[in-house]
Amino acid sequence: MTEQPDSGEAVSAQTFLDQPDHASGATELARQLRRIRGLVSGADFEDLSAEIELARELADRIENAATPHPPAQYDSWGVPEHIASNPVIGSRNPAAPPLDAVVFPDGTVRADLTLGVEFQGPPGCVHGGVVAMLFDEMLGLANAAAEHIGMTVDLQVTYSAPTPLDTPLRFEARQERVDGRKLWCAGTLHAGDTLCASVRGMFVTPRWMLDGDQSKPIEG
Ligand SMILES: CCCCCCCC/C=C\CCCCCCCC(=O)SCCNC(=O)CCNC(=O)[C@H](O)C(C)(C)COP(=O)(O)OP(=O)(O)OC[C@H]1O[C@@H](n2cnc3c(N)ncnc32)[C@H](O)[C@@H]1OP(=O)(O)O
Repeated sequence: MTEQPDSGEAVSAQTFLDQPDHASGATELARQLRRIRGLVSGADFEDLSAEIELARELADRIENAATPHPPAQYDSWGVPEHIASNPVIGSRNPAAPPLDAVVFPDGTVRADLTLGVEFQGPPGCVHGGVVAMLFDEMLGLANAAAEHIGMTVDLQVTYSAPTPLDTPLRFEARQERVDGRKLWCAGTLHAGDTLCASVRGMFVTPRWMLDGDQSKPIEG
């Protein structure tokens, strides 16, 4: 349970898109690979030749053990296997931060996270493209929370202050307006009290999705 700021009273938040660890251990493997990701991109080493051998052997072993599956089809959008590979929230994607979101009863989606050096753009700061990517996902989640989902057609990010690395960040997003298949959302990114960036996005529900169950992702 999380308290929503600015509301003046405690409001309970639900975990959004809960992703239980995969029975195979793939989720834990992704966590360990994220540790390596940060270390390799943000540290100096004397000699890594032994570790390279180890990593090559690990990659070979995983390749031999893997049964690759093709990318998801549109009709499986939002199922756990699809979400697992997502580059922003995918619990089994080592490239994902990952972003864990909660949703409040008013439909606000929030994610608290800290981004390390592997997400660096300007010195000491988060890359602006990474901020845009996280915003896109947050707005998509806000649409899912509102049970009107769509694909991004327009995303406008305003960067107001540098977004610091290694600092707790808070993303918030909500769906603001719906007009037929057109959806509008907005979001903010804060580091403490500093507004680092804000976003406005427009989404369109594809025609083929109109008769589908748009609440499915919430159960995901
Ligand atoms: C799909 C649901 C997803 C949700 C799943 C939730 C699961 C939860 C799990 C995990 C969270 C996921 C979170 C995802 C977040 C990531 C999102 C992305 O990265 S999306 C990839 C990037 N975006 C594209 O690739 C779109 C490419 N565009 C298209 O494919 C088409 O444009 C499409 C299907 C979106 C719309 O095409 P048409 O043919 O159905 O519709 P037309 O008639 O062209 O437009 C409808 C109305 O929208 C306006 N419109 C379209 N584009 C516009 C634009 N750029 N600006 C302003 N208006 C636009 C048009 O003028 C029209 O308006 P008038 O009805 O005439 O009033």
